Amino acid sequence: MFSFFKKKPVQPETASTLPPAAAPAIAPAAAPTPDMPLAAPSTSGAEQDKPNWMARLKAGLSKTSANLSVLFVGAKIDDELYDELEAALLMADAGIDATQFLLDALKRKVKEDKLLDAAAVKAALKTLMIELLAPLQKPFELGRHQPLVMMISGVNGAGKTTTIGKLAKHMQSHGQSVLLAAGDTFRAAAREQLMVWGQRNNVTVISQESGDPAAVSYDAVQSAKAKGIDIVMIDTAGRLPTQLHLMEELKKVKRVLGKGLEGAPHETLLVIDGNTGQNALAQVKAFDDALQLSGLIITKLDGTAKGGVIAAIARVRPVPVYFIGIGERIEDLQPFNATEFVEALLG
Ligand SMILES: Nc1nc2c(ncn2[C@@H]2O[C@H](COP(=O)(O)OP(=O)(O)OP(=O)(O)O)[C@@H](O)[C@H]2O)c(=O)[nH]1
Repeated sequence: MFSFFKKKPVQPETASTLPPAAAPAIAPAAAPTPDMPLAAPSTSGAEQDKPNWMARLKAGLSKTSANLSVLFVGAKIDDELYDELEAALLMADAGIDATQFLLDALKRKVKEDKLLDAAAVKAALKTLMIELLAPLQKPFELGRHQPLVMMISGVNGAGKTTTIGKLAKHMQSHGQSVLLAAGDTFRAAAREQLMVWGQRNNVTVISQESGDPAAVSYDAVQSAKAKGIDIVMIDTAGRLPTQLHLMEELKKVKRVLGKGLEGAPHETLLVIDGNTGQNALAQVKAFDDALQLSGLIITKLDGTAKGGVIAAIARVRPVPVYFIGIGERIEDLQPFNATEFVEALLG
């Protein structure tokens, strides 16, 4: 049974479906303009989207799966097949470690279970991949804290702001009230994008024209506490892990959030662009070292040939993957499910 979020069962119902009211700390909202939507409106529910999602996931991953799925068609179980599998996994950006791990495990299984035909070997590979990716699967639980504070970081253009927009819509449809903090104090356009979107979608956005992203984040949490808001999402400016002063700034945001509310941020998330393959893995390592990530969101898995990077993440730095994105629409962001992912990859 598919569900977008998990709700904490014992939690009393605190969610408000009312749009949050304006507060003094809120910057004046810009007039809605048709440009730069964070996420297109959706009319369909998550449950209805499920069959669609599988088809789209499959289509999205088709470039990654192209070399993998054809391998087994009428193949003989010999060294040539293993060599081709190795090349296909490396080309999918699974990385040396995960590729070797899967190959060794597969060869062992073929021997132990005396597998003789290609279909059985493919099924064995599927099982091994699901086992490898399963530890990354973790439901996102709502209602654990009031407010639940999420800090969202990533390199420029990874899809942070768009993802925040999609998540906010999903959360609202689960009865959660949401407040956003425009922690990107560098780019006025980024701030405005969030403000416009917030106004259009009845989501309060805390913003400051310039200054300290930590201060904006702190204000956002205080405002959410005062108003009984369920979820605070802190958008941060894109940065490269090599920009050490900017990484220090992120650490400060995290520290200051903890001062504003004990235990915050409850989720320290990194958004990575699935198209960037092994580079995304390097980002996971660097941001995790700096911030101790609690989760990942992998965007742009549509049309990429590098979707195998998720196997590399599982082997090298297994930070949970809460959501994956395969397009611009709200329903194109869904919880990561290891079985679904492997099914879409290997068919
Ligand atoms: N195809 C595709 N595009 C996506 C996906 N997620 C986000 N995008 C697009 O990626 C682009 C960058 O997204 P943003 O949300 O602005 O990225 P950002 O990380 O906030 O960027 P900065 O503010 O510059 O750091 C936008 O054009 C999004 O529509 C996805 O899953 N698939």
